[in-house]
Amino acid sequence: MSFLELDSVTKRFGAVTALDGVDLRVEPGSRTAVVGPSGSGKSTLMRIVAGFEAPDEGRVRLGGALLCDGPAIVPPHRRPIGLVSQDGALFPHLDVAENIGFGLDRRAPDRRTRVLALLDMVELDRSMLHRRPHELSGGQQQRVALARALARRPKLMLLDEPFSALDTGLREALRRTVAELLASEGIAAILVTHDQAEALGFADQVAVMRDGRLVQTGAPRQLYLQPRDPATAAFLGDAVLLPGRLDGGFALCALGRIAAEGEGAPGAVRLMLRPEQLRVAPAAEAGPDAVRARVVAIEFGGPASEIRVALLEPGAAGPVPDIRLKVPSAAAPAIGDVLALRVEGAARIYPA
Ligand SMILES: Nc1ncnc2c1ncn2[C@@H]1O[C@H](COP(=O)(O)OP(=O)(O)OP(=O)(O)O)[C@@H](O)[C@H]1O
Repeated sequence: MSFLELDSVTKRFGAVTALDGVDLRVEPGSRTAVVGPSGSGKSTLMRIVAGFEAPDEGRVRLGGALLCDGPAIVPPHRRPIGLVSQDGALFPHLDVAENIGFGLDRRAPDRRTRVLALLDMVELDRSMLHRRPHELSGGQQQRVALARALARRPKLMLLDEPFSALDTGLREALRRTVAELLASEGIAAILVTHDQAEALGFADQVAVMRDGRLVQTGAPRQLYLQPRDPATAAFLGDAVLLPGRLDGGFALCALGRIAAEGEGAPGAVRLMLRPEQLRVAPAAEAGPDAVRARVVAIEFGGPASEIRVALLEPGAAGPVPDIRLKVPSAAAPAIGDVLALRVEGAARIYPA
């Protein structure tokens, strides 16, 4: 039995099926990231786990206790679940100490000690204790929201895009703090995010949603390298998709003969490579059989730049769109340069 179990959870809003038979397992103390296009059902899933919404069908169990059985549900305040949303949703008229202590018993003798401990846990300075939310930065507000959610010692933390309003550096710092805090307290978490890199970096399990269904669930590395279909591949990161032919464990395509992994009958297939599997070298240094491509565009991106190349000999499998790949900016080629391309590792294979 897993810590959190969703079985065949379905939720309809009129003609829209927001969740369609979702099964999900979350292990104790683990971190799950839920990703998917807008409208795929992520928020509905979180609202059902939190108890703000009742499913039409299906069951949710936490630590073996039934939270929902179809429309019959345990109310949110009776669930050992904390929630941090995108805007923190702090009480504007309460100061930091009162916001954090909101869920604690007013008469508890150790209330102040607990508030101070929570403030330390989220790495906020004690001088902030009597500030109101509008006197805090966005990052500080999210730390208070996190401390407030931790106050009631939840067993599961729901993080609904809690970092999305913050700028990149702050976002990464807070994400790391949250991950360490949850691990040290042994609290399981589910994070909803639109940032694929954040999902892959934060979680030990990533769940990809599309049209109300969970299309694939697994370890970040597994999902990134072995996505179940091209749409999932493209959703989780940059992907190079090419037509090809499968022949005895190898795929023949415009980039040559490449080791193949995945399902596909011999014959026409589609191949997926991650751009970092493509290595470039000046064409003059490559052998006569090298696959050559001309640089048609460059986008500077700090340490790495993205280049777009057009193959000079597209091959027999059909036309090939321009390929985008990243190179260190210090060694970036110029537009018009001809490069030799080499593939590292195996291509993922899908039916054509
Ligand atoms: N209260 C509601 N009433 C009617 N339809 C709803 C309601 N809540 C959600 N929906 C619909 O259910 C579907 C799933 O919505 P949901 O908010 O769960 O998606 P999401 O993946 O969280 O999207 P986003 O990434 O844009 O936040 C959408 O088609 C949405 O319009």
